Amino acid sequence: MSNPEGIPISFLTLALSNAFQYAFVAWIAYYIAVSIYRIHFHPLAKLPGPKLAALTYWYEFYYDVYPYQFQYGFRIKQLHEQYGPIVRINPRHIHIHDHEYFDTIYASGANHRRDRCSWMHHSGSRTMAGSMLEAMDHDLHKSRRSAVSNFFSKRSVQALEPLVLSSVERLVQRLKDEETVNLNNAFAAMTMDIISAYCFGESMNSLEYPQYGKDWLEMLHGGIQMRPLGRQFPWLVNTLYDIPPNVMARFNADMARINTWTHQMLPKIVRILAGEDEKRDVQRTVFHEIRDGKMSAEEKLPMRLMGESHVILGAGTETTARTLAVTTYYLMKKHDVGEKLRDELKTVLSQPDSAVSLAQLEALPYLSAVINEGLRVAHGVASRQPRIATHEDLIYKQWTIPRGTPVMQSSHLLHMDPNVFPDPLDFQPQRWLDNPELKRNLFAFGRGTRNCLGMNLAISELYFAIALLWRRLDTEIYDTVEERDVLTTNDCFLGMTDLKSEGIKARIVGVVEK
Ligand code: HEM
Repeated sequence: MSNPEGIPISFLTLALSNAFQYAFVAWIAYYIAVSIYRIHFHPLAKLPGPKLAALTYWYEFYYDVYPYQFQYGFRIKQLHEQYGPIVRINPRHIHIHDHEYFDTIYASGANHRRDRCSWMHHSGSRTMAGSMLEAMDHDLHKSRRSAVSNFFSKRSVQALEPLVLSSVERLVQRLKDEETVNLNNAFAAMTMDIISAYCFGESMNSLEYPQYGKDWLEMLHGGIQMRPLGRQFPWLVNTLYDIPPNVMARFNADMARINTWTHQMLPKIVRILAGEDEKRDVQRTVFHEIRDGKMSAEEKLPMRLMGESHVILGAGTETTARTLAVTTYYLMKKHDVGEKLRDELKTVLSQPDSAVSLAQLEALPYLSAVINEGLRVAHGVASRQPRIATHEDLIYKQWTIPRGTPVMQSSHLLHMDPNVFPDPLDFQPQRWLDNPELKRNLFAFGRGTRNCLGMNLAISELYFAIALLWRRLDTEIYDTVEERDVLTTNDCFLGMTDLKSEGIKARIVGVVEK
């Protein structure tokens, strides 16, 4: 038999099968060459670590994606126990576990340019690419961040006190009528309402939803759990982000919600950029700030700003909510800590509903210690945070790490290090008072030029919410298992509990009368 050109089919089949065989052999030869290079000749070849991790990214895949999920952070801890404070954790990445070396990796200043790592962030999705978090390049990040940093400065956040206070008040008011509450959902509603009102001039009003911020949390958790997969298959995850919500809804409800959210935001941003909202007496938002700033026209495109809004709303909701829920859990669990805090709060809140300012609360030593300890054990961002020193080699002990290498530490490892925080699983605010130097080792908000943009806002929310809730309500732990609902057992960039956990719950025992 032959095809229309007269070439016998058997000859074509043979030629094709030969081509596949050659391609397969070439592919194997390529991987053998790459493997030999990675193990023996790569600039990182002499650094300690398992050979398999140096050889292939599938090692990381094995712990983070399949058959395990979100476990590589914990495996890295074991690797440090085996290999020491510096480990090559994949063909390109160096992980260091040494609290003395933080300031070098995360250094700031003109001589210390630091890029982010595109592999870690699987950068490139159309909808996310515009954010400062996705700006891998040092200069690009700097320009994106400085366009909005005033908006999140200490002074701007001070002006925001009435907004934070009214949201906390609304939450406490609603809790007075509840028998039990899911604290993660309740605090997520509060943080989402604050950040959305601040950034868009319009609150999401989640504090009025029957299940508070449950939907937001499910959506954010769904999105964040894609990250390890996105590292291995960026094209897959980035394509998913860009699929229209009605199509996505057939496959994955959380991803569909993320995409819906994206599509709802865009028109709001377009209106602000076009100056259409000026006709109304609107509150100035982060987008007004960018619109009126000095950035290039390209940096002011609506799609870019939408990426920025994704990151700000996402980052501004879950981390603070989890920190608040975990801190409240330990206040309920450790009665001596809870009592001591309430006694101190009475010094500025003589009556449960007395007025108080952030400055007054920040001056309370025990409350500050409770908040530091909450930040330490909640692991808002748990994961490794790579930085690439582009213009200098980094020297760690006898090792030279060539410029261009992603180097990182993980807050989870540091915050659970018994040499730095003895008995690390125990919630002990007193440790911050006994040793004020400890503050240097609090890495919850990161360090350097790319540290948390929303730190001042988060701190304001933490102080007001803990103080008012604890001064006004009596609560007790309800239907919560510490190992399942509180402890960080999954590293999805955000620290996460058992994936089956519904969250931390409390029973509202009563209202504090005086
Ligand atoms: C307890 C609460 C919070 C914690 C523990 C936390 C933690 C962090 C950490 C560790 C980073 C650095 C990530 C990295 O190095 O790759 C970060 C970045 C960021 N955070 Fe937060 N955050 C919190 C609350 C907030 C809030 C309320 C906002 C609201 C605006 C926010 C917005 C951001 C943004 C926009 C970035 C990216 C900064 C940049 O790329 O320059 N965060 N956060």
